Amino acid sequence: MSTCIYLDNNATTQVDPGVLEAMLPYFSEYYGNPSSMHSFGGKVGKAIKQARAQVAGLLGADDTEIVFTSCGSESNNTAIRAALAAQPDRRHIITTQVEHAAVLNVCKQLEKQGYTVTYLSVDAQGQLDLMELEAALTGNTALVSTMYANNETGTVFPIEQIGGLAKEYGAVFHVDAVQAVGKIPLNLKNSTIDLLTLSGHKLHAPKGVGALYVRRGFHFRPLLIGGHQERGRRAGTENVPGIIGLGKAAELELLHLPEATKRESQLRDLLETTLLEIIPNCQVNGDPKHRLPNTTNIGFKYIEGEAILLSLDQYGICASSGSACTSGSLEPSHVLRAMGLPYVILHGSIRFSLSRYTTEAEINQVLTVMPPIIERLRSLSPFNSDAAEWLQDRQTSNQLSAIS
Ligand SMILES: Cc1ncc(COP(=O)(O)O)c(C=O)c1O
Ligand code: FES
Repeated sequence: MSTCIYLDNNATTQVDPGVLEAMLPYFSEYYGNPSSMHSFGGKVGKAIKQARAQVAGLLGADDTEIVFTSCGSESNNTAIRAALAAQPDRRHIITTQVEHAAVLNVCKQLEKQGYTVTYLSVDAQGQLDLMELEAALTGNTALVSTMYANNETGTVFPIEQIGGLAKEYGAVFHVDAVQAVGKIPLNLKNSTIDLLTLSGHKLHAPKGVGALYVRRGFHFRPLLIGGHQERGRRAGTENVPGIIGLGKAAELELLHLPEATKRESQLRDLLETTLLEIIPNCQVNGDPKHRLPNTTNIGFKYIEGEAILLSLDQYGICASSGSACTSGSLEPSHVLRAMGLPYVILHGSIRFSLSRYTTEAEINQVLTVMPPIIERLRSLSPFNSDAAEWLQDRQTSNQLSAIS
């Protein structure tokens, strides 16, 4: 179906045809308002109820614990504000240096409003140090907010251990699971998680719909205030087709999860191990033991990630830069920087992220075109020696110390 080899599924995913089919009638014949008293609207309300059950099913949660939102970013904003409102006397937040902007930038704003924020560091594999977390926790900590899995490297955090520590100090535990839902089996029944974010477009539902899991009994305060939709937890007439699509996508993820995870990790490993074998001077960025099954982030020394992406694009292959230039800035990725990777790796890193639609033929095509691309770019690069690498590392550390 796709006209390109799409290996950028952590950025967004193709809408599953079954999801689209489920949504279509809610754009046309079933246009009623789910809050209306008449049965025409009631029918739509019932469909939303079913979608809520489908999303709850994927998370091992109760239907009443699911609040539909417009995206992962809204869920993150809502969760953080709700956690702070639940414990107004506490003024400290703990998060990590490698979060998505929808957590980091909220925290930065909260710092301006008088909160203290600890940004936990990560090691060279992008992994947290639980001792650092424990040392940061105090009776003043209102919230611990960490991602489940990193969008750039796929590194998976030890969520229940983090949550266990947060609970010891009475802090609310929020997890941005946008990259984990549908890729890792979840069961929130006996979890330490109070609030969990997910986003539709990362799991073969459309863009513009997300959800927030709110643990039963959590003293929740809404971000959007107005009508009584979502049982007063998120005002605004529902994005009905989006919600129906998210429900169907959740049902399909649950169905496909065991087999898709196995297939994707096999294809990912084929891609990764072969690239490492046939191309000199490259390395995997991330935690090889605790990683999403669909993601590999590889640093190719001495060249720019963007140059690789542009070359791949000419072959109709979509990947993305692990060097954050996606944002349009020329700053290297904050995630890879937090991992302390050297300049030559930081700048030459790219991410391949697979989905259940990825085929072996597509991976083989990538394996065919990558070696000549890398060879050509390296032959043009002024930094293709260890001496240049040493110089670059020195320059970067000077620049970084000048900034901090
Ligand atoms: C880890 C993580 N959190 C949050 C988001 C934001 O989700 P949305 O695009 O639905 O706002 C993303 C999307 O890139 C993500 O990868
Ligand atoms: S790869 Fe973006 S600045 Fe180097």
